[in-house]
Amino acid sequence: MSTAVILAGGRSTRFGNRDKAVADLAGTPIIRRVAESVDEAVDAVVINCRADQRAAIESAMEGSRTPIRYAEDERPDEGPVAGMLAGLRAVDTEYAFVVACDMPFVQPLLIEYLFERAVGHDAAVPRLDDGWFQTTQAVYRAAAMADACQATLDAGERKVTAALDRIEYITVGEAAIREHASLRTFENINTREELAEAAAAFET
Ligand SMILES: Nc1nc2c(ncn2[C@@H]2O[C@H](COP(=O)(O)OP(=O)(O)OP(=O)(O)O)[C@@H](O)[C@H]2O)c(=O)[nH]1
Repeated sequence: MSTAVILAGGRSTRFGNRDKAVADLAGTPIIRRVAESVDEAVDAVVINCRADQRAAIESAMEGSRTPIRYAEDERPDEGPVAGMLAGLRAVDTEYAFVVACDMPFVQPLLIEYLFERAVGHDAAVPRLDDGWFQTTQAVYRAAAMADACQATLDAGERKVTAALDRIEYITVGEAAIREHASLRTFENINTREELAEAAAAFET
């Protein structure tokens, strides 16, 4: 049994005055696209958001075949580590796939592969040839990573990589990733221009 946690508690500042999680991407809210993709690879989906986002996200998910649980931030605006903490504490499976709400190209085959690779470790984290850790598209042992996120916040740190330093994880390299997904899986939408480009990809 496995869970996906979708992080949606950010302020979308580069996106303008609207929450990108519920923005329309070729006829479907972005977060709904993410939920419906991850749903193919997991048994349960948890959405982390602020209390004030909840109604709009619930409305974006209305009628979806994916049953959703919500994990609201205890305190808003504490960063992605706090979002992971709230989301992972709501997980009742050993492992969880964590993904940002703005990654609509996320690919289920990669998720399944990351779950396989994580067995026996606290996490399996993609790391591309550019050296970048893809922490918002990775599988974590939920309790271990939640504890690490708490310790990170307690230490006054905000980077997800600071939480990684507190667990035992493996990295999954670009060649292995390419066997299961195109690198587009990691593309995220920060601006209206990026939304328009992504919409063109979904419409073709
Ligand atoms: N719970 C929570 N999640 C956050 C917070 N900040 C960012 N996130 C999430 O972390 C992920 C990566 O963040 P960004 O891509 O920078 O998104 P963002 O912060 O909404 O966008 P910008 O304001 O434009 O940077 C997204 O899924 C966000 O929803 C936060 O303060 N709390």
